Amino acid sequence: MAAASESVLLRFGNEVAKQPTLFSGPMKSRFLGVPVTSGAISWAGRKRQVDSRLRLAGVRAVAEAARVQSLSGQEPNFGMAIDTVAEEVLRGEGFSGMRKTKLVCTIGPACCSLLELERLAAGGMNVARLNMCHNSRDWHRDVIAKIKKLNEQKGFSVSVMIDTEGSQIHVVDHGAPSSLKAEEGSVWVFTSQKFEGSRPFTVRANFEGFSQGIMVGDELVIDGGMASFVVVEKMGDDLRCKCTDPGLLLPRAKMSFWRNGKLSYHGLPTLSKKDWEDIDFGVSEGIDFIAVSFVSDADSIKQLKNYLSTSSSNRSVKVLAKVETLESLQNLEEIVEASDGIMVARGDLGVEVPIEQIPTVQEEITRICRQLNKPVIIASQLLESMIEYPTPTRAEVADVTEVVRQYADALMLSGESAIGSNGQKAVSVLKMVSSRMELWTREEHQQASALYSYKKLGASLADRIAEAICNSAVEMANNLGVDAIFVYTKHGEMASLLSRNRPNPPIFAFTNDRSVRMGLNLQWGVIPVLVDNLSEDMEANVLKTTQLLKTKGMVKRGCSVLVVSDIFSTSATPNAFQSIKMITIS
Ligand SMILES: Nc1ncnc2c1ncn2[C@@H]1O[C@H](COP(=O)(O)OP(=O)(O)OP(=O)(O)O)[C@@H](O)[C@H]1O
Ligand SMILES: CC(=O)C(=O)O
Repeated sequence: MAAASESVLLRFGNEVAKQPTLFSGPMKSRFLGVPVTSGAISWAGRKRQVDSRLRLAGVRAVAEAARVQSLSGQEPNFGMAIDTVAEEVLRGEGFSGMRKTKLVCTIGPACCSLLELERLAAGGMNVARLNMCHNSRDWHRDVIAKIKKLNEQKGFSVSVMIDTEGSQIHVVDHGAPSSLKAEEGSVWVFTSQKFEGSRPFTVRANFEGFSQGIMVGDELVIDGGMASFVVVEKMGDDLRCKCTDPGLLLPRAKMSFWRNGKLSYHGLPTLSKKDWEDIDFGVSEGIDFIAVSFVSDADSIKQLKNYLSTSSSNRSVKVLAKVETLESLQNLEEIVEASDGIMVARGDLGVEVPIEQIPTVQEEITRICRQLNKPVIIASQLLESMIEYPTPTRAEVADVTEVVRQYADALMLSGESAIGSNGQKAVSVLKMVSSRMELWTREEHQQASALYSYKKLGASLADRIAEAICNSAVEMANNLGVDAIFVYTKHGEMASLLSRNRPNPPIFAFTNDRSVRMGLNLQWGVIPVLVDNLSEDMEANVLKTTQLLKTKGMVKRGCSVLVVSDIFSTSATPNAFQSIKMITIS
């Protein structure tokens, strides 16, 4: 078959079967009936198109709302399911229009109706986060059902994440419906006792043993520095504290105790009884991710993964560790290794880590996650002002830009989508800002830095063959200026390894496993595509998928595609075939 002249087939076992390579001579053939010609399209050729797209972009929630309407009533896909938003972008703008950075939105009262959820999905939400701290299980069940309905009926591919409440000492009542000022020198009682109504200068904590081990002279810090107190007296389990640094007490404000500049640990388990019940609930509702709060070491993650893997229906749920404590920073590498991904929970992290250190800590976590090939979400206060205002501050835009420059996999909205009045606009801003930065890094220094970074990344993972193939594939894809990378993958591993190299072109990951598809939704630059069946015959897979994409108007003449596969042959030879192939669609 002529197409073989365009492939590098790599067989790992006793021998390496060398085929005529990609670079040997003119390429013009038919690939199992699909006309295939040679010739890569340069990146620069698409610049004008993308530029005009970005010029047209903006804060346009109204336009998104109109798009929701037009997406309604679309015919279901047969044979292949690709997210309806990705499909639209492909038809309209081609491969270069695909956004790489993923978007996570926290769902709350402001966006829990079917229409609001549909607008967020149409706007580009890849993962919906449900924080189990808030609201009832019935409320969460209803939201999950709505998201699943939208996926099924409107062709979206939005994954669902639950976020455990975890064990943390916080305020449950401070005697006011909203914030209350603590003046310097004022004396307050902190208690866990329940009482009717509210008492002046009395704050109720959520946890009975909150004062265990606390001594007179210890410092009580509210919300990482919003206000500070010194413990002046212990009265049974209650603490009498004097305000040393005036500030605001907010509902659910976090409380941390310090002695001689060191944090006192409360010793509560990472996963409480309620968390385990929420996990069982989430799994039974078919969620895709569990984000575990207040992880201190790898043990709780291992315990949860073990629990999920021993229960037959739960194998596919991915476990993310939230990095939000000093302890988690001390055990960072083992936590990243043990988990399926990380959330940098900057809100709570800022309670234990001085805020001026958060930017460097964030960059380091992002680097380690990429090194160890785990997706990383950057969360909290990305566009905080948009909870109230329709436009972001310049500083917020700079923060989001920096996250994208650091190549984090995903950006997360919290209150902006959950309780804010501008949730869709906030999604549009994230989309616009990330598209701009992605374009800039590609244009200005991607070639050099990608080459540099993949060499730095190299040889650090367990499957060094797959890692080497993906590193090389991305180098080829960037050097040849291909329009897309197609990867055929049963478990998502190769898609993830390709993503780790942050290639210029988007990665289309074809899989026949629904949970792999939903799990890849967090991975930078990966567009997961569910196909009916992946055969061991790679040429048949390529033919089937490219034909379907062509029929649906999603690929155009002249598109050059680098094809990578990790489909293992079970017959004839025990050796695995992993391949890189170049095709051009005509
Ligand atoms: N399901 C919900 N129901 C009601 N309010 C919610 C819900 N989810 C979020 N919120 C509101 O949105 C705000 C932001 O939510 P988010 O979960 O991101 O932050 P959080 O409450 O500080 O918790 P965490 O520290 O775990 O992130 C919350 O303070 C809460 O007021
Ligand atoms: C997201 C979260 O839990 C935090 O930032 O604390």
